[in-house]
Amino acid sequence: MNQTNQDWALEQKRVDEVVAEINRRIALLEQETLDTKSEMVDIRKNFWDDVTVNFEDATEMAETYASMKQQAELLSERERTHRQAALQLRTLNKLQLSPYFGRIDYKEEGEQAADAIYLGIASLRDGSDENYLIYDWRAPVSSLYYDYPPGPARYETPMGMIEGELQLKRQYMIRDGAIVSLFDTGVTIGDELLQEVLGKQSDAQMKSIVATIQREQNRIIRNERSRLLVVQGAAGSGKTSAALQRVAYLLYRYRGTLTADQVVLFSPNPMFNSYVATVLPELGEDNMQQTTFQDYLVYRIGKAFKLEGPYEQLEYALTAGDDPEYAARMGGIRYKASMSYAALIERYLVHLSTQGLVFRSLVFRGEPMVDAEALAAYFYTLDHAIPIPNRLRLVADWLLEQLKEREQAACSEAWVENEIELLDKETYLKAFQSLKRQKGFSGKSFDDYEREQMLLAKYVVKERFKPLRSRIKKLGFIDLKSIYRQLFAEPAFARAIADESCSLPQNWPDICTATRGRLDCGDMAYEDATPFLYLVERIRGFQTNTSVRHLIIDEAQDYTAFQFAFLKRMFPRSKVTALGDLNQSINAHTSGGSGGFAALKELYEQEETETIVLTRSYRSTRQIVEFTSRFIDDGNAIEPFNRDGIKPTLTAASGEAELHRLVGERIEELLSAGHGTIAVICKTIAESRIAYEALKGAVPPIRLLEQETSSFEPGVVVIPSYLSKGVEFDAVIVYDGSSRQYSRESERRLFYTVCTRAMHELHLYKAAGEWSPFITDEAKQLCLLESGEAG
Ligand SMILES: Nc1ncnc2c1ncn2[C@@H]1O[C@H](COP(=O)(O)OP(=O)(O)OP(=O)(O)O)[C@@H](O)[C@H]1O
Repeated sequence: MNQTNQDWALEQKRVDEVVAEINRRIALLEQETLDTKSEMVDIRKNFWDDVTVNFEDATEMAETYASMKQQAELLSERERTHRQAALQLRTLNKLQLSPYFGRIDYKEEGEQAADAIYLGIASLRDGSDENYLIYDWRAPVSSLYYDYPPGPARYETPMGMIEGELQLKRQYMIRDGAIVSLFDTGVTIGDELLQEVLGKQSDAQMKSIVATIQREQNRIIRNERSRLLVVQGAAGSGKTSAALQRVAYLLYRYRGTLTADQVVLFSPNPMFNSYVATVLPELGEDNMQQTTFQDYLVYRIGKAFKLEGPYEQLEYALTAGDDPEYAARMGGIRYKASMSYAALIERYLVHLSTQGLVFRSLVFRGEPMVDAEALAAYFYTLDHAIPIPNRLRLVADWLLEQLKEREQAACSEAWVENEIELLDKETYLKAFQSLKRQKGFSGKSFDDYEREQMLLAKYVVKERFKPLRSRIKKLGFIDLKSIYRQLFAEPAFARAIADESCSLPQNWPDICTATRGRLDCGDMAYEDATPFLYLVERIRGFQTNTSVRHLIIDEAQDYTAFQFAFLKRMFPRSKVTALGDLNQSINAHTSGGSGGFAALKELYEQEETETIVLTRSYRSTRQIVEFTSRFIDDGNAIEPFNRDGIKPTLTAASGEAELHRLVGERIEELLSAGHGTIAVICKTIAESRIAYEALKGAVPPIRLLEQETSSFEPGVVVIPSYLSKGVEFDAVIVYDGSSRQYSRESERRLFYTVCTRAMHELHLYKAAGEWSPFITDEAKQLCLLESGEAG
């Protein structure tokens, strides 16, 4: 037996022993779970038998309450145990199939011999509970595995730095308890294993990359110091993967103080949310909160306006070039994304502090109780040094006092008597019973009748004033829509209040007209939504969320400077991890070349910020990365992971009919080659619908993915470019790669984003015209030209 075989046999023996221990634990836990379950059933069944129920007097009631509480606590304690056992069982069942994926032999300075440390998705101790059979990949010592080749190596623990020597670094692939492959490796974690993982067909769910985390990705995962961590990474460099591993790491590292609901992931769309939703559970962790920025906006202001979403805005930017208002709108989109606009709003707030807040009259039964002018007058009599939200609270208190007086007066008004007549029986009864509890009430005397009427009147008045009271408490007497609109009422107004930090754009008058037009129709453009909400919050008092500790912002290149500033203010105690790729900026506000992470970084001190750049691309084959990196300026910096595949193809059809035939045939070929996820990517939703209609008869199971699509499933799909952001497919078909669709500079990044979604195969088509100018002659050399000419 040679060395490797001998090692293999020894390693398999160890795997068998560990699996045996895991099985023993599983059996124990299963028994325990059964016992707890039957105890829970018993407690539920006998709940009332074990509770001494006696309501005779206060002491008895207190005892009854205490005994109920005790039973309930017992039950919830059992439920907790049961839940924890179920989680543990889930992890053990995973470990049983593949107990670990790596090993390091590490000799700590001052120790005689090296320790063998085995890494898996969770820790496991031996029967004596003294030795670790498996170390969790997130344990401090495990970082050695990701960070060092054999040789001197150090790692940080909460107690300080440990120095030593890494003597062996070994990788395993263990399936169903059997070692399938085993190799010793250097600094990068096994190209072999990565080849194997990356060469697989994708499915509808993102996978955890725990066994093959790369050194630079580990820096992202284990970063604890920065308040702001910015990750600029090439397409497919593992930004999202690293972010999710990072959450799992943080939940482990801060177990006991950090819970999954204190971490929020902002995703680009609901479909992406579903795509990444299984990674944490796969690692044995609860999922974090997942949302989209748009969902948040809808939640906050969706009731007041017809709110435009980012994709509708983008569709406009991509398709409405002929609209006479296009230039004004695009100028507005860019300006309203900027910190200059945030500065203008600050100036506006200064102005509002002394004049200009618009109020709404409070109306009761069709008549003004306090009119808007009186409200404004009262507000501005209050000390101007008091912040606006505090002054509004004072106005609310003042109004509530007035309401009280008005209520008292109303009790003897005629309409109240009429409404008493209309009260239902139950209300009468309630009033009667409440009076009966009062001294000297018999319900028979004339006086009693008066008291009853009075009580009912109070009841009626209170009910009728309820909505008004609640409106006052919610500060519903300020007219926020009009306040925002006022900023655009006259172009000269903003000029008058602006200072040098606000730099108004040249076409400000046009922006004003367009914004007013929309607002007057009850529409809120996407570019106005965050600024409007910011203004609202500043006026009413910021509703911050202090419980969230980590914000993960994926596809961060598509956020505006304004949105970042808003998020920072919203989540003041949260650390931020922002991941993005400037080459994939596709939102309308970045079309002028602005954007980037500079604005985000300006919000934080330099010493609390770290930036990590990822240049290695894992998703696509070398051939695809080499081709796509020609589209962008700094493409040379992207380093493909060396995985071979076929060259991208360029197919020029002679017209629409041939295009659809050829695309249909390609899909059939890809399906028979075993590709499970195939996307026909179009530029816009309109183009996607055309493609879908044309293909749905020819290609049997094909789906059209639209904005509302909330789950990502395998199969053949037609999808608009911007929705494909962040996800990946085994094969991508670009429906129209001609200059008709992708030629403006602003479309370069969109084209790049689309093409970089492909893992194994990329096929570009056109039915007419020239190829997109982004496919340079040099890039064409890297393709297979199909169906005759391709130029
Ligand atoms: N260390 C790794 N080991 C195994 N697979 C990896 C690793 N890093 C990345 N990948 C794989 O590469 C692909 C791309 O990763 P991911 O989607 O996280 O990249 P991204 O940088 O967010 O991409 P994009 O910006 O293009 O959306 C995924 O299939 C992921 O599983």
